[in-house]
Amino acid sequence: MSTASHAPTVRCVATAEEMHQLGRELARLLRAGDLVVLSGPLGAGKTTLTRGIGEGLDVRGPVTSPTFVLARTHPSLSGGTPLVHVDAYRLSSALELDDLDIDFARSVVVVEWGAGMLDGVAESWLEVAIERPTGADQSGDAVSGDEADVDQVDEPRTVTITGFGPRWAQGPDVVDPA
Ligand SMILES: Nc1ncnc2c1ncn2[C@@H]1O[C@H](COP(=O)(O)OP(=O)(O)OP(=O)(O)O)[C@@H](O)[C@H]1O
Ligand SMILES: [Mg+2]
Repeated sequence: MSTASHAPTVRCVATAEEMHQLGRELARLLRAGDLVVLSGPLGAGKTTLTRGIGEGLDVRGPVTSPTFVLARTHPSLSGGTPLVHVDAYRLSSALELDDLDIDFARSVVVVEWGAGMLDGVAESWLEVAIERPTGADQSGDAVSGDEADVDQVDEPRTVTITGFGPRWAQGPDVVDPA
């Protein structure tokens, strides 16, 4: 299997709304057969991004965390491609992902927590890694008591999008909206 990666696209996303918008942009690159793998810690913004993808694909919502469902199919509202939203948090192997009987060829499949679980499942995929920068907190004294009260949940995320396999040979270029 070819797992060649191409130059990643890196984005800084400061708000949940921008994450949502990035999902909408990403959707414009996606078509049936595409697989998107989201990685990032709890609360990173994976579902927020997926919600944007769902909106961009014009599928029936709401796109919510599928934690208790493993995989949820959102049909298109306009005769287009359905979105299959998978939460692989409780899956431990590609074999279990295979067990979900997902129609990969006819859907756009977005997998939260799917990193490292795709061997043999797909030839190409887009990996979206969401990180919450933590460096600022380490400066200790530089953060005053007041600043420390700022809600860390809203801190910017770094989003790195990398294409793997022949489908993304040109790279995952996400164009800024005009
Ligand atoms: N820049 C940002 N990007 C994404 N979400 C953000 C951002 N800033 C704040 N949030 C908020 O973070 C919270 C967690 O988002 P979300 O549920 O999308 O994360 P998640 O990665 O899917 O979490 P889980 O690991 O539980 O599946 C939401 O309330 C969201 O609004
Ligand atoms: Mg989630």
